[in-house]
Amino acid sequence: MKILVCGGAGYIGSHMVRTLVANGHEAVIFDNLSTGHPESIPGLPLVQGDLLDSRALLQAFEHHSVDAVMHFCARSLVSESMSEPNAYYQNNVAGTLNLLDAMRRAGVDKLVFSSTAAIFGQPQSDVIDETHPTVPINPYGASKLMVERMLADAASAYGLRSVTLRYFNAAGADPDGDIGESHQPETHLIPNVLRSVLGRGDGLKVFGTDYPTADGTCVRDYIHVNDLTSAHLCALQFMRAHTGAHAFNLGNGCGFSVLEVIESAQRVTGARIEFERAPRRAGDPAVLVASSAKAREQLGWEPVYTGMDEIIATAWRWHRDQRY
Ligand SMILES: NC(=O)c1ccc[n+]([C@@H]2O[C@H](COP(=O)([O-])OP(=O)(O)OC[C@H]3O[C@@H](n4cnc5c(N)ncnc54)[C@H](O)[C@@H]3O)[C@@H](O)[C@H]2O)c1
Ligand SMILES: O=c1ccn([C@@H]2O[C@H](COP(=O)(O)OP(=O)(O)O[C@H]3O[C@H](CO)[C@@H](O)[C@H](O)[C@H]3O)[C@@H](O)[C@H]2O)c(=O)[nH]1
Repeated sequence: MKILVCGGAGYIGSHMVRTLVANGHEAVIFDNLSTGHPESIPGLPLVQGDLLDSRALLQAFEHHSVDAVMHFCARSLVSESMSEPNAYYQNNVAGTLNLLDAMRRAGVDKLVFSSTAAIFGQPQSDVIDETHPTVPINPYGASKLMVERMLADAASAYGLRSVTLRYFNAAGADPDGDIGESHQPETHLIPNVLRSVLGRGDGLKVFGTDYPTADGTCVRDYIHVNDLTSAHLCALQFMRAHTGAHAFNLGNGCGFSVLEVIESAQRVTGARIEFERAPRRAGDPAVLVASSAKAREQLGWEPVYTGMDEIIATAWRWHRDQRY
């Protein structure tokens, strides 16, 4: 298949492009490079454009006859969304609306959408499955939930087929070590932990040590980026046989606290990692752990990277020799 990968120069999108090509598909990347890196998609077709620019989108569909779209574009920082909500609704909601319009005009009827655990808000159960109430506590999560609603409406009104994949915490890098996670500024835990080992950044901070968890720090479900991309391949297959809008939670089903992540990074790097205890970060729920039983059963998806050390080892390989 030929796939338009919106946000394909970003962290997860660039891994997706690699997986598509490795599996015999063709990828065209649409990206405004606001947080993406052209170095992560060398030699591949890149349309540099913005989802908010309807004309650029329409042209992309005119020039490239694609079978489906994968949509990774977003502003995606929880704390930034608390201080700049309008920017989040504009990019994530209005931008996606433009994309849906352009797809409709071009007659492309299959979409895989990147959603997030942040749509659920404060967890009301130990593990979060698809029946969990969706009550986001930050504008980032709210913007993604709005898109999920738009996709359900587009399915009934226009026959759009979609699979929404709600990632928990994406982590790790391709084992080859030549693409990986690189955000500026970097706010994510694992890159910050590894950067601190390399003496980069302003020193590692642990945000919140008074959460109602075993060691007082936030617990998250870290899922390897290549396990996310394999789920997208399953989603493409799924849409061949299923109409409608479908949503799946993607995680390992296992929570790790911030301190456990630091301990794992110490084992992998062999370094002693110093950190400062800092106040809680706005918008962070205490615990987010996924049940991915539905994805396993209905998509036939099986994550390969289940251990934290194994995931961090792939990220470490990238960070030691970071190329962009
Ligand atoms: N990283 C995570 O842990 C995580 C977890 C849950 C969900 N997600 C979602 O997965 C997706 C990818 O996340 P990521 O970590 O790879 O982010 P990223 O910032 O690395 O990638 C996003 C890409 O989209 C591009 N982009 C953003 N807005 C655009 C626009 N208006 N027009 C064109 N291009 C645009 C950026 O330049 C970038 O290349 C996002 O939708 C994010 O919300 C990420
Ligand atoms: O330098 C740091 C960075 C993070 N944290 C903590 O580590 C945990 C994980 O934070 P981070 O890596 O920033 O991820 P999240 O804020 O959990 O958000 C990620 O995971 C969400 C789903 O769970 C996605 O929606 C988001 O897009 C994605 O960024 C949180 O408790 C943070 O407070 C620190 O203590 N120090």
